[in-house]
Amino acid sequence: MVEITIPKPDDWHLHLRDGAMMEGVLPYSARDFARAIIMPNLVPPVVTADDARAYRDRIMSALPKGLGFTPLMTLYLTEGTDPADVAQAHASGLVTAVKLYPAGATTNSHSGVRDLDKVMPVLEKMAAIGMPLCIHGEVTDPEVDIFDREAVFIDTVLEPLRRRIPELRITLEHVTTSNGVDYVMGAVANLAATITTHHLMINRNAILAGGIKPHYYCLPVAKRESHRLALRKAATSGDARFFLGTDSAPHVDPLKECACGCAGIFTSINTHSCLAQVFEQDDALDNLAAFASINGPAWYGLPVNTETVTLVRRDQPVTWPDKIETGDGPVTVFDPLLPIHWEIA
Ligand SMILES: NC(=O)N[C@@H](CC(=O)O)C(=O)O
Ligand SMILES: [Zn+2]
Ligand SMILES: [Zn+2]
Repeated sequence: MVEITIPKPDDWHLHLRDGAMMEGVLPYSARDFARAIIMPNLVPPVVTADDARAYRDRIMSALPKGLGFTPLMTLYLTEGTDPADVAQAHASGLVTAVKLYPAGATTNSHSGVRDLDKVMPVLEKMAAIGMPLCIHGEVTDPEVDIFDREAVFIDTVLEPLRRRIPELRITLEHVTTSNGVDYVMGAVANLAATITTHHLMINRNAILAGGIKPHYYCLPVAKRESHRLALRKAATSGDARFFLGTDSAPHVDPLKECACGCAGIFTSINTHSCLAQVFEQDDALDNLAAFASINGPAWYGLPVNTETVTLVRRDQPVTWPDKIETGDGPVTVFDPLLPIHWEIA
């Protein structure tokens, strides 16, 4: 096959940031995706409906003319979040989901949740109205090895939470382990997972072998090869519980290339090329639409996009810039470490 046409994909987990950085990265998402779930971990975070409305307005004002793109807003769950504010924001269509960051788990998560008991009223309200909870699924206990934090979260936090509120619809974000894949596959209902572009393509060697490579560092950190293969299998299977969330998370190069570099990989610019390569390698191009365009809307109760995108296989490897320039500084683009032959027609 030399080309494939699929409904225009959506990105079910995206960091657009704010200000000059947002202006720099938004055009790439708006070009290649119809909609995206916009992560709320700004500084300060997007906590209330008013915050979400103001952030959505800033995104819409920064959107290049002629590009149709719908930001699907989320609220950052804190121990002070008001269940009524959340419910109202959802009912009005302003907000699609709520995001749970365990405090300290990842970039800009210090305002996150320390004690789940404190947010039970919000979660119960969400379960009652069918509003999804997106979760960064890692424990923050310093005693737990960083490569085990997702698996331990599933056993000690997610499973108890799902037993406590079985009606709550949960998106386990950026799943990185076979434990996560198995757990989602074992769930009868109300659980789905996003998978990033980069976790399908790299394992932890990309970060640590042959010198430390900060542009491959993200959270959850990439795991060993067997986990990557489990993610590939889940993503390319067509299983409706798995869909694309790029977790494209731009940081300017000086904040990545330093003694304590930020976590996050910028992939919104080359995700479609990378994904087509992955699905071709796994002989699963027929399931690319399910993963990138169909399973996500089904989970979020939205229509599949009517616009389509055609991906073409070129004989020669395709290229893109190593870095993009933003008003805040340069941002390095994800290098998948193998030749990519696919591009948007
Ligand atoms: N994925 C990352 O490594 N970083 C994200 C936060 C997140 O999604 O955990 C960021 O905001 O930079
Ligand atoms: Zn996260
Ligand atoms: Zn993220």
